[in-house]
Amino acid sequence: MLFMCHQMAMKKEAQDKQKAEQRRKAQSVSDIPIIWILGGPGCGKGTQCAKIVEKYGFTHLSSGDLLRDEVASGSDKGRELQELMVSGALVPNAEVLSLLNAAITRAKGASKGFLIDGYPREKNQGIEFEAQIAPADLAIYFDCSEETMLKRILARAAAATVKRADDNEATIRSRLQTFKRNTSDILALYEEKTLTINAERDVEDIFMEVVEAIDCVLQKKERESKIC
Ligand SMILES: Nc1ncnc2c1ncn2[C@@H]1O[C@H](COP(=O)(O)OP(=O)(O)O)[C@@H](O)[C@H]1O
Repeated sequence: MLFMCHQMAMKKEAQDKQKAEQRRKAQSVSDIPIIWILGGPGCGKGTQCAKIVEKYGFTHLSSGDLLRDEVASGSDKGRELQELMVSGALVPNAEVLSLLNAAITRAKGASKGFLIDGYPREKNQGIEFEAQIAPADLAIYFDCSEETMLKRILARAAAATVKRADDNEATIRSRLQTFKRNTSDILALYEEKTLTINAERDVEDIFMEVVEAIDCVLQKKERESKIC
């Protein structure tokens, strides 16, 4: 008798697990907010992302961090990526998008929203993301002068205990060039859903604008879920 009860309990547990997994798979990524975080190196994206995660519990995915993890894994692909990253160039989108896609798929069942930090870095990245994953609800662009970005990033590099391979002046200048070359196209294509924020102000003042925009997205999502 005891054995049968135990078997039934095990079967129920397995069924519950299977149902939860089915629910997780059925949840579409577009049901939760997707926010792109745009801005050059040193514009303060990292600081604002940390504050957003703290307030909203969103999943923060930084394309740069995902790429650095791949490099740290020591794979052959990682070595190829490292070469491009050290030169300040962009790595092929197929690599970045597949890392992002895998991370989103892993997290989506339990996620309240996604902050996609450092992506898109060129127009086509945005187009491919929306075609393969889901439309972004909002893009926040942290606008900062090149001079300020360079100053901030050199100061950060000088203070860091663990040095990034691409935090030397030559690579930083090249990263800034890459950024400058591509950003106006992204901003033009996604003008309607982009909020541009002056990022050369106090962290809390910037965050107030960020919160206003995210609250708006959350309200819109809530309304859409009621209609569906
Ligand atoms: N979306 C992306 N597409 C292509 N390459 C990327 C992308 N995101 C990051 N990278 C690569 O990783 C490097 C570091 O990115 P990141 O950590 O975001 O630094 P930063 O914004 O400070 O330049 C970039 O210079 C680039 O080589």
